[in-house]
Amino acid sequence: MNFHKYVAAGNDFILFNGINKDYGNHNELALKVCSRHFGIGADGMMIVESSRVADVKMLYYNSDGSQGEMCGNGIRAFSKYIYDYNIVENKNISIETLAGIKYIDIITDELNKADRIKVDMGYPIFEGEKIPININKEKVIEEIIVINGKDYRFSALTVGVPHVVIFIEDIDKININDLGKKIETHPLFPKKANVNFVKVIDKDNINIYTWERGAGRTLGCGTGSCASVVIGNIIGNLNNKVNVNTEGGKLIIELNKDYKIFMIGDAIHIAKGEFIKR
Ligand SMILES: N[C@@H](CCC[C@H](N)C(=O)O)C(=O)O
Repeated sequence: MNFHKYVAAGNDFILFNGINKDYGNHNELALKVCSRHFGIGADGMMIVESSRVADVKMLYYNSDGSQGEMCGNGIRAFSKYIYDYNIVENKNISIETLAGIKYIDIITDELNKADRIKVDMGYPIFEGEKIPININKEKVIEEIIVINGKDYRFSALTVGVPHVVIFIEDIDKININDLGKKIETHPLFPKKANVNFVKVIDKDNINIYTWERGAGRTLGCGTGSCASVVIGNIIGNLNNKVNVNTEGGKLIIELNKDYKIFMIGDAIHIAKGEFIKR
């Protein structure tokens, strides 16, 4: 099984070309290839399939084998892969995901011979029942969740996948793994949630620490960066164009007036090879 491995803002992914090829049970395959000790090792796996409504279809799986509707860092890696390997031949690409069709521009920087990938992420969804969260409100902004007897102020939304955003002053004062896991699996979230701990540097710059649904602690999250900038802008912490420092790389997130989101970042090809299925 020939694979390619890409990294995008700290998230690493295994990619397979599933056009005219059957990869069997995708959930089991993701669990195997993403294993850090018994597989190739990655945060997620993606399969390229053909689409009737877009140039191609992206299927995304977390390292625990669960399927995610969308992945922000993943879609940049996916776009770079299908462009690098001529699966699509133009720089403007449409990709079908389980969270709708996304539109991508590959922007080549002639000077540095590098590509940046701009993704039209569409609109965030705020309604409680669509996130989903068991709070019946039009917007879930600055609510309180109690973990280990302590109150945390959080906001929730979906950017294709469900996200919780918590602004924090001092990252060293919280246990990201413990809090992340407890919030991800909290009964408030029937489909679980990704968790973003955000430190505001100033209105144009933030640092994000990530806990992902289905993957645990990772070095970054594209949809999480989008979610954090949207919430930061709504509550007045952030401007509408923000430099996001994840632990694994940098992204630019830009919002237009009605909160349509654009994400710009890179994706790097780091390996290719053959996975031996057992
Ligand atoms: N790392 C991703 C999000 C991947 C999906 C997520 N873990 C989920 O299942 O909700 C990103 O960059 O957006």
